Amino acid sequence: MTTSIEQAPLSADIAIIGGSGLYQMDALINKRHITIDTPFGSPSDDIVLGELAGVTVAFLTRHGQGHRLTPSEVPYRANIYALKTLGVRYIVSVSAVGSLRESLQPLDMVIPDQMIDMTKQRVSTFFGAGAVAHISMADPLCPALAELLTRAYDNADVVEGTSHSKATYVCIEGPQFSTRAESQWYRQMQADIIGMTNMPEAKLAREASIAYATLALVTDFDCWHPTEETVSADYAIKNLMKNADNAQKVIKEAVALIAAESPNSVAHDALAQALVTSVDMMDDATKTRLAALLPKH
Ligand SMILES: CSC[C@H]1O[C@H](OP(=O)(O)O)[C@H](O)[C@@H]1O
Ligand SMILES: Nc1ncnc2[nH]cnc12
Repeated sequence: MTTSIEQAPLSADIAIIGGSGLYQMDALINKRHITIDTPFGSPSDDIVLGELAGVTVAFLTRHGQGHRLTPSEVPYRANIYALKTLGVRYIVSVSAVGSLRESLQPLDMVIPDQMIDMTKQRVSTFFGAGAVAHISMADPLCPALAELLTRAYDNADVVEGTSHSKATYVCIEGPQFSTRAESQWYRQMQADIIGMTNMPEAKLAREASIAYATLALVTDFDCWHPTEETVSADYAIKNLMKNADNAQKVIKEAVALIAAESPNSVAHDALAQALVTSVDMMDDATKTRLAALLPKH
């Protein structure tokens, strides 16, 4: 790992991954930009370390400054690995989503508890090349962190919309939005919200033993709805801009709660239960590549 500044320690327990519309956290103070290289390439952008609610947090913009990376181009493995090297144990992902339900309205926030992965062309594991792990994804979003996000929403002074929990996020490849037939099919699959980025992000976070939960900002009704406007990037972004301030209020409350409670997560010892290959049997290149992830002996 190389960093652009030589200050120590460069570490944070909590990270925020900002999606569409959240390219910086206005309330972060004492900021330091760090450039991290990983065995899986460079992250989407520099990671910004700063203080929020008196706590050091790492902020990473998922699509890079200026929103230059499509959902398929986001370097998910490098992003998660870079956060792991900083010591991150909790990730709050912030994402724009379409609603697949009448009850989930634009400007509402949703804290999902389930996911369906419909992506087609993304590398979704750190493993391979002589190292095998089969991680449990039964509960892909950390239940403890998701519950905490719900309380954070209640503590925050959110002026528009309401919050919803226990929803299913379907992740499509994109960058195109869905067809009407697909949108109806996802509804039949019991998906509630639709996005393009949270897989394989959630899988990789679990492989890295990091608790991961999502604050999903509803921007549109996708294209299934008989009367509401069909989604377009322009329409989604207009609603996102209205919601970005509210999202930052919730994040600030969440950071304070995580720091106060350090919730136990199913994710924190996930790899210990999932690694099939003994570390002694891995070759040196594989051990070096996975160094930040493997259990310390
Ligand atoms: C601009 S709307 C479509 C775009 O927004 C979502 O990204 P993110 O999860 O990073 O907020 C969606 O997945 C698409 O990438
Ligand atoms: N309708 C939609 N489909 C996929 N990703 C989205 N992000 C925001 N709205 C979306």
